[in-house]
Amino acid sequence: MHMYIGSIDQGTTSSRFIIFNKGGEIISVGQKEHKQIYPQAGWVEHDPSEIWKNTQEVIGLALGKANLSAKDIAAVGITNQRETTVAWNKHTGKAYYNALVWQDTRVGNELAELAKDGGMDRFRAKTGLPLATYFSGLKLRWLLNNIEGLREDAEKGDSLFGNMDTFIAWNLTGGTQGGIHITDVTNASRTQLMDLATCQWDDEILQVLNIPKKMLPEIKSSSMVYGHAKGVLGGVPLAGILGDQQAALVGQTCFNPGQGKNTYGTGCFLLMNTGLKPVPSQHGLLTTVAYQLGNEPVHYALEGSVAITGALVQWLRDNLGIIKNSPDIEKLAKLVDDNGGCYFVPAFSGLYAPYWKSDARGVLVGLTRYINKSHIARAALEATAFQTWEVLEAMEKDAGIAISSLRVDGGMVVNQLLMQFQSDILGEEVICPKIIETTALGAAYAAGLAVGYWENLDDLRKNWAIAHTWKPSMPAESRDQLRKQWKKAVTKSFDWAED
Ligand SMILES: Nc1ncnc2c1ncn2[C@@H]1O[C@H](COP(=O)(O)OP(=O)(O)O)[C@@H](O)[C@H]1O
Ligand SMILES: O=P(O)(O)OC[C@H](O)CO
Repeated sequence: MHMYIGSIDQGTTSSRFIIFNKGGEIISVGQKEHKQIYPQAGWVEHDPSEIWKNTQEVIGLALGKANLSAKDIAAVGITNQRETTVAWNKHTGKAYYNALVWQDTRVGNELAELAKDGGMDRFRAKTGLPLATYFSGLKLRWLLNNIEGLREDAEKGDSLFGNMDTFIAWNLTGGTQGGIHITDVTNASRTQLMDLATCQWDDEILQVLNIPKKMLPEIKSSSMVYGHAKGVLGGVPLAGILGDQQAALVGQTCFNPGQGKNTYGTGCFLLMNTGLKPVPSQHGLLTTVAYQLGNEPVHYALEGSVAITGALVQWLRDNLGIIKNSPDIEKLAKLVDDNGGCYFVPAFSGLYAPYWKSDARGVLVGLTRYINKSHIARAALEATAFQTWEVLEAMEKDAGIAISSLRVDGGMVVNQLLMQFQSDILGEEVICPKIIETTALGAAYAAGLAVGYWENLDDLRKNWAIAHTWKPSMPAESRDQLRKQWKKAVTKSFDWAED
């Protein structure tokens, strides 16, 4: 009998269940999108019950397609959109409110108040993160302060907090019937409530934010047997949990310090393994946990997070209707040879790395009567590449090394125009592996290592192979001019949102 590893990938736009074999190849996929809820400008929510329903559906779908059942699955891993925050009642399993998505900016007004004592880097030494709307701690504080009954229940120990990994793990292992309340150290590092050095919840920050410790999950390694699934995966060990960007780092087998990857999805996230010590950033990056495998020491990473990349393609599709499907953007952009002088800075959720400006908002600059929708499509794709260049530059300065090539993955890397432009604007090679579902693969690796399906990291390294390399071909002069104009365009997005 062949055994496989299952991976639940709970992303910003969809939930997937992917089944892998020992070679890291995909055997079967189930996928379903969920609703994006925008109650007002800057607010982004998901319905947690819809996500759990979809998760169960996609598990059944992938198993059914391959004619497999729980007994064929050696272990299951979870990977997830990070920071997205949900609070639910442990007796009923019902959420008190929708999940607040990582891109949600509703806590923007609270940053200045918190920064009065210690500035925007008030919690950075301990957590590796600046004050921003992005992380879970402030989102949870908003829920506790605004949703009736939640704080009282939290103080009684009746309500539970989690990111999507915790919510899925609790439901998968039985929910109200004995579900386990856990998170892994990578997800915990994104709450701004965890001390990076001890990998424990930080009492001082909890006190400042007035968050009851009782509602927080237990922090665990990223790869170990946490418990067993109930339902359609009944009896399968839940053995790996990783935030999705850290999972991609593992899926790309970046186990050596200095190795990194960039994942192009809703946003873009460039992570570089920095080894066993957290490296503080001087250039607007985040210090975060990369992974912990079993009882081995925690590995750390530097991260450049960009909030809006693929989401801008979705916006052109859903809000402007200038394309019908996301892949159509490439055809539209190819109708012109260049951006015609037009630059699109998609600061829809403020600007993340390396700027961390919550009050920035999106701008489209350089418009003339010459500009048409193809130029705008091109500018939208170029924005992804420019933003990546800026975080890569910051990464090189922080890490003190020159990066000679970039490993890439995620939904946008099928876009040839984007990848060639990326290579041109970086002046470096861009390398895509055969399996671009590296996020799900990383969680599968974590789960498979915990149950001995894969023995060691060399087993995983053997699975990594190059599918495509893009080489830079743009003259340096053109590159410099484009970079200069982009930097100027970015400044036009600053200081726009008002309280
Ligand atoms: N051919 C394409 N060109 C550009 N963007 C694309 C293309 N195909 C998908 N996308 C974008 O990629 C994103 C989906 O990638 P995925 O890795 O599944 O994202 P996530 O994990 O964030 O949900 C969407 O934002 C979509 O608009
Ligand atoms: O779901 P993705 O791939 O958009 O990833 C979201 C990130 O984890 C947010 O930090």
